[in-house]
Amino acid sequence: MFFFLDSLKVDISFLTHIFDAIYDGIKIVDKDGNFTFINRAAEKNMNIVREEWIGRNAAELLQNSVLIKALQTGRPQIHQHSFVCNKHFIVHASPLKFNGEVIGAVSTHKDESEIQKLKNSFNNLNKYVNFLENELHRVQILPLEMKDFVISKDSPLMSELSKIKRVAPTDISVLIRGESGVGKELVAKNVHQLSKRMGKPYITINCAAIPESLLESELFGYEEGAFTGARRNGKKGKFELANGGTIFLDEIGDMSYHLQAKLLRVLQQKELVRVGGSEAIPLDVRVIAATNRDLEDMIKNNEFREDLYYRINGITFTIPPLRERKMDIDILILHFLKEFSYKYNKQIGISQEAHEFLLKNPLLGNVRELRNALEHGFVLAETSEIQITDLPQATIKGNEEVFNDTLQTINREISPFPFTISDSLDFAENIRKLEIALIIKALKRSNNNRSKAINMLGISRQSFYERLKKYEKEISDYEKDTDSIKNQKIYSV
Ligand SMILES: Nc1ncnc2c1ncn2[C@@H]1O[C@H](COP(=O)(O)OP(=O)(O)OP(=O)(O)O)[C@@H](O)[C@H]1O
Repeated sequence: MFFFLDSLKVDISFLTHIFDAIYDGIKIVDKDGNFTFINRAAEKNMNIVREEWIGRNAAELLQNSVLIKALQTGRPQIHQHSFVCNKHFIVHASPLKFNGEVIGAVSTHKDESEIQKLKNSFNNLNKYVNFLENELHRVQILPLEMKDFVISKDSPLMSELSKIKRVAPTDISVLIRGESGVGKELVAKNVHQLSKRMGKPYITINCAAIPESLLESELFGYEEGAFTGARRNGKKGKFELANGGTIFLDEIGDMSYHLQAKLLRVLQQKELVRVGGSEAIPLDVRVIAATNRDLEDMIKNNEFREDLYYRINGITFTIPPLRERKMDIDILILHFLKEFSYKYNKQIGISQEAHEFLLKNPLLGNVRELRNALEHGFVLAETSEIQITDLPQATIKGNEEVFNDTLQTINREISPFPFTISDSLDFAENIRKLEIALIIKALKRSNNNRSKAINMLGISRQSFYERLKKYEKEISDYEKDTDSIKNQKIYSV
């Protein structure tokens, strides 16, 4: 077989044995290009009978044979692509030289799908590394009080949330109820993080975002060939990925009745069978579900299974919408401004107008909308404060009346000393009025912080204090008149 090795007195059957044990395909041709050896892996992955190929010429059997190229050029052929028996391979071939003479060539090849698999797992690993790097960065830069904490000073919500500490360490199922964006997922994450499953997987799936036909395989996984387009070797579902940890089933009220039955079976039996499979996979997963639907009503209308309802509803957390806990808006604004100051590495506050508008706005998207609006404003702000006009159109749209009202009220409040060009063309008098109006406005915007006011005005400390002294009476009259304004909070971090 290894005709050219005979002279080297190598134990050929031993070598054959070794080459057959190698996972990559190996082929050897003699100097004329006739096959002298094909290992078992090559026979298997090319789907040929090797005895039928031995002695035949590679150029006849293979189109653009990489082995022949190595023979003809006398040079190694690396990372070549070849298509044999309907399969793609990556081939490396090298000429075999003895005493300076090419006496044959050897090639190794890999099924390209193997490489694709490696690439996929490498990509997945990379994604995981990126995720860990981001998390690490986040954890390093954020002060302790900002990490996934549910911020609230609303008493009913606080007493609801105080249950988390008691509920988390148990394995009881949790149902979180509330409108979109109120913080249901945040609560779920807190339950997981305070449980003994912390450090184990925490997997989320939004049952409303995935088409019904895909949800089952997303949840429970599938085996190879389960349906057209199924991946080779199948795929793990979210439940398998969550094994040992927690699964968060968001929008569970949107799951079809048919799938609810399957979910119930999995939860009760604590095992699952992948779609298209037969093997039962044992499960140890804590379930946290969330919905903004009226499940009791759905049960009455036969849209939600009562048995599943009781299975997922071990403990319920109900989170009220933001419009019913207005006092949380202030503390959330502070919290998010602080978060963004870390994220964007700048310090920005919020103007009274923008603050008032957010307080009056119904914020139907709840905390998510408030956060998005503030981030939008934070990024766009050109001054040291988010102005009402920096808020996103989506938040203003539908609330134009509140928007205009706020502007008018604030303008009235902010300008009890309005600067209007008087009929008189007295230059000095008009400049005096303008200076007073600007100083008042800066003091107000900076919440009476003089250093900030000086920065806003862009004048020297000395000229600020000179003017403060000069207009002392007008400014103190203004301050007396606007007690209510002085008491209003303007946040900055
Ligand atoms: N009390 C809170 N304190 C701090 N951040 C909060 C609070 N509530 C919500 N958030 C933030 O608001 C955003 C929306 O919250 P979350 O995704 O938890 O809402 P949800 O109720 O699960 O929404 P949906 O039903 O649409 O999935 C997130 O960025 C979250 O961190």
